[in-house]
Amino acid sequence: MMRTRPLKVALLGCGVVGSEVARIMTTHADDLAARIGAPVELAGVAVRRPSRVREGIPAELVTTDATALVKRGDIDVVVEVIGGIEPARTLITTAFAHGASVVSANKALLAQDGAALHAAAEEHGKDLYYEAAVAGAIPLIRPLRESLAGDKVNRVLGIVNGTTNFILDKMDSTGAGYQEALDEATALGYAEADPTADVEAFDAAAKAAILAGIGFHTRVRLDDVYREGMTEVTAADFRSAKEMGCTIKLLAICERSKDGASVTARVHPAMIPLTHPLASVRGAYNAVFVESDAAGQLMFYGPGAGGAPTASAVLGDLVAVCRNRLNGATGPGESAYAALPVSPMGEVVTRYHISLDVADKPGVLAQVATVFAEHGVSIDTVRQQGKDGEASLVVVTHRASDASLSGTVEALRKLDTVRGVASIMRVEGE
Ligand SMILES: NC(=O)C1=CN([C@@H]2O[C@H](COP(=O)(O)OP(=O)(O)OC[C@H]3O[C@@H](n4cnc5c(N)ncnc54)[C@H](O)[C@@H]3O)[C@@H](O)[C@H]2O)C=CC1
Ligand SMILES: N[C@@H](CC=O)C(=O)O
Ligand code: NA
Repeated sequence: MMRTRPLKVALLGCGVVGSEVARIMTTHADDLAARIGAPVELAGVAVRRPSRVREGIPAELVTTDATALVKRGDIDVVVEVIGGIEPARTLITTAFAHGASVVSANKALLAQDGAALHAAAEEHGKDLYYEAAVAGAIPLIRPLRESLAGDKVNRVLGIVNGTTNFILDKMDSTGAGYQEALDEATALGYAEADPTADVEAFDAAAKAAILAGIGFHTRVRLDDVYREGMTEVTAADFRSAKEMGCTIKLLAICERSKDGASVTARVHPAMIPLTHPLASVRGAYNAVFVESDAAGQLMFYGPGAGGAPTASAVLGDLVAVCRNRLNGATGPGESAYAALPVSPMGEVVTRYHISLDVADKPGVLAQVATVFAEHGVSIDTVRQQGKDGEASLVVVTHRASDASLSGTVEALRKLDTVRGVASIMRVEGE
């Protein structure tokens, strides 16, 4: 039976995502009410620039005082789509203290302070949902937290940042320049307010922390995630990748160790074979593989960024939280009981593609090969191209630890015959 008293929603932030949340709440109001069992009312919208015209949002709902809005006491659900650490963090904890549950898309905040936010939600008996925080529209948090709660997740690997996938795709398929592609991604509403978060992979690292935390029932914070951005990926890297039958993607990889006693989480550009399903993920789409004991390999694919896709995930959470509210219940909170240690990057084992500028003279190849052997890094293939006394040497290794590879590169740099290390890229997905 439909309850007549509406559930009241406070929207914090009305930018790319917030404006789409408001639009869907208005246009789908009847369906949402039917699915929840009570009408949902937009009770207030906190913004920074009140003079901006916001189609479909009555002016009397707009306020610049987000704190007063979350303190009202009659708000059932606060939807936080402001982004950043503060004031979002204080607004969320204030909302819990004043009786509201929270839906957020804020991966930066969750990766930094997720534990404290979950604790605050639990203390006040409220929900904290954040499906939109990882991989936009793709249902991933809920499947990991609920559908796979009976299985053992061993690996989560995928593309979790739409902006950088858009840029890399453009660079690869059209030869577009980095800045041109980034400007387009920003105009399309994919990039973070400060796109450094995207291109330097802070955003992907935050998402990796959240996925590892939920997947491995272990607290993983942003600082635990090894991070390399994609600003140094060049057209030459794409050419090298093509020669190997690969392309380049920014990947997030979270793994349980073989003995199950620890986990690792990392984000970095990597070469992947063109035959791998991740190679054909285009534009701002994301795709994530989850590997678990019983289920085997699952793939989640869809739009990873943009106003409407992200709002879809926010609305899904809003419906779930409203249903919980009507039932006097809460959904699952944080599960960090396994408390596994997060191992350093040095322990990660993978393959590497290394491009060296060397002197083109007899014995160089043998010298280089000796350095690899001395560090226990086995070479799979070597390709040499010489020109005017200089040469480029491309080495692809078998699987080796990151620590061994770093030691190898350090020693290579000290060789007189090695003029420079042009690029080092991990090779994944084989
Ligand atoms: N745009 C996207 O594709 C996705 C965004 N997200 C996350 O959603 C959140 C929002 O992102 P966007 O909508 O893209 O950003 P945005 O920058 O377009 O919107 C944020 C809005 O919040 C407003 N704001 C800032 N401080 C405020 C305050 N103190 N009170 C009221 N309003 C304030 C800003 O003026 C802006 O309009 C972020 O956490 C972002 O990481 C998550 C998934 C995808
Ligand atoms: N800036 C992010 C937005 C979604 O999380 C991205 O590009 O993926
Ligand atoms: Na999602």
